[in-house]
Amino acid sequence: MIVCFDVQHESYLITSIFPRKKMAPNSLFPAPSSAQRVSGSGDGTAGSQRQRQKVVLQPGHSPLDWAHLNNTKPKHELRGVAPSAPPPQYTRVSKDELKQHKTLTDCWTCINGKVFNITPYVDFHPGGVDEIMKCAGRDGTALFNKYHSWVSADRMLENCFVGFIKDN
Ligand code: HEM
Repeated sequence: MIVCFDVQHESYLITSIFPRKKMAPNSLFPAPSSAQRVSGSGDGTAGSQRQRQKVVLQPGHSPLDWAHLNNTKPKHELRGVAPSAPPPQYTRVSKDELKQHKTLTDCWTCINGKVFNITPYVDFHPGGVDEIMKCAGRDGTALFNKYHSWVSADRMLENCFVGFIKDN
């Protein structure tokens, strides 16, 4: 590396003495083995990792639309409870009650001990309706973590929090 002081502009110029690596004209970018590729190989076949299952969401159902809905819709409506219902931290949900809510129009799931009303969210789910409905009316923690342990259900569904699951 060469460092020169440019008197005219009163700044330092940093020049690399290493020649820039030129890419062959027909080389692929990102490289076939790069993590920037959706599949692990460049030939369209599945790599060693599971291929991502992207679904086409209906117009108005992007993650930004979900954020907007959360900022505008009354919270009790997202929870699916009466405005006078006790706050979620005081509500306990039995496993039998959880099982009652397993349809597209009335759907609850439990993630890490917290029960969420996912009815308003299912159409916004980037992994698709069929996938998220696999956790309808039951504990979805294992499935949730299998597909995206990096996603925060607490944040995504914070206004849909119904209450804590009862131990028995
Ligand atoms: C119940 C609450 C759930 C929430 C809040 C949720 C949220 C999300 C979010 C935010 C993404 C996008 C992740 C990303 O692009 O990085 C996603 C993708 C996905 N979800 Fe879920 N999800 C839930 C449940 C489930 C369940 C139960 C399944 C499977 C049975 C599932 C399967 C998937 C799949 C396959 C994808 C696509 C993954 C990919 O892009 O590689 N999700 N979900």
